[in-house]
Amino acid sequence: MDHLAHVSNQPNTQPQSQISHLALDIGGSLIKLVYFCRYDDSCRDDDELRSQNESLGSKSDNSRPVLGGKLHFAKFETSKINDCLEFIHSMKLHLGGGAYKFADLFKEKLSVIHQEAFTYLDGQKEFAQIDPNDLYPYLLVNIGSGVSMIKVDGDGKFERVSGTSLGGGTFWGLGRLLTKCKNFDELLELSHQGNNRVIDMLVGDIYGGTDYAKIGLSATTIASSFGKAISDNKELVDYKPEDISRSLLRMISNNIGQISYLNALRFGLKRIFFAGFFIRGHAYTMDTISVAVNFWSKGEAEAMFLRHEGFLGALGAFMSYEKQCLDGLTVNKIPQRFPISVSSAGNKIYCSMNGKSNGNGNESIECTVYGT
Ligand SMILES: Nc1ncnc2c1ncn2[C@@H]1O[C@H](COP(=O)(O)OP(=O)(O)OP(=O)(O)O)[C@@H](O)[C@H]1O
Ligand SMILES: CC(C)(CO)[C@@H](O)C(=O)NCCC(=O)O
Repeated sequence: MDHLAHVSNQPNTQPQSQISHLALDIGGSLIKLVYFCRYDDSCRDDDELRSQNESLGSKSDNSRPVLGGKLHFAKFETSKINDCLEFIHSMKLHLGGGAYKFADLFKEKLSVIHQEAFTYLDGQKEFAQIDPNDLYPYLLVNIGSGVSMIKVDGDGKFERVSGTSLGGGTFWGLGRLLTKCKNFDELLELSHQGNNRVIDMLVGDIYGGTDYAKIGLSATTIASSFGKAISDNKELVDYKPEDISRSLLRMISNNIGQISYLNALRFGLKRIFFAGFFIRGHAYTMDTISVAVNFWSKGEAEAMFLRHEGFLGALGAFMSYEKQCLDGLTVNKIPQRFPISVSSAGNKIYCSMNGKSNGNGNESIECTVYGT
């Protein structure tokens, strides 16, 4: 998460696109893009939307304008920044209008996204219903190329308290060199089939296959990541790429889980949110981090993951547009013809889990906004 930028769409004389809001987060590995794309016919009164709102208990009013559209999430490798610029150009994201009109809405109303945070234990994803009054303080661990740990005490009240250079870039960089994988997802996929015990030195390897009960370590605990590679008379080619990938993923995830826990302990924080594109919703990564946090904290602290893990920086930039007009906008639910739903309760946006994703980390969320 490095360079955050808002691209505010100025009114212009060229043909207007329906893209009204765009934010970029240019990181060490990836560029993340969040943009809101209005439907062509979005500025209208829509009976279908209204009746659905009524069925949800929202007030309807025939005079209110409707802004319907999609919130899109896209990413590009930072080394391919030209592809990103080409995309922005081809989609006419740099044109368009309406940014000011709805700026406030995005800033104020997108602050709570329903079904965003979840725990992951024993292969089970469980969405958390977090009471906004009981959200702070927490530790946010952003696992990008490197790792930043941020203590968040309130809305806009935060401090970077720690970090480590052993992050997603380390996993991808070392993995690329050691396995010859050509892309990150391939490396992650490989780890599924791997066995880290081939390369990692376990407590049992040191203590004749038994637990080291005296100091509370089981035989299967990793004593030394990659430790077996020193004692074997083996070369790199003698190891399977999948085992290397598995050990590497375990090493990085464990280390981050442990440092995160130590920082949570340092400030008495019970909740740790993990974000950043390293996670990629990957079961083994989340499991390793959760187990590490649970193990070190003896069950006291909880690891939580975020559905839009890699887009936090871009979303933050998206929501920090300058305060403009239209203070009284409220957000309403989306028609059922759309695959994803966003509904209102109070004045926050709530999104369901059924995001339209291309499996590539890119996704879109449909939403509809009523002016008041
Ligand atoms: N398609 C991909 N290409 C490259 N890396 C990927 C990909 N998907 C996931 N990753 C992982 O995500 C990491 C980058 O995550 P993210 O985009 O959150 O951080 P960043 O903003 O680039 O980094 P930083 O904040 O440290 O500058 C990579 O180092 C890699 O581990
Ligand atoms: C340098 C940043 C903040 C860039 O987002 C990130 O990659 C990071 O937190 N790296 C770890 C630096 C450290 O604390 O050792």
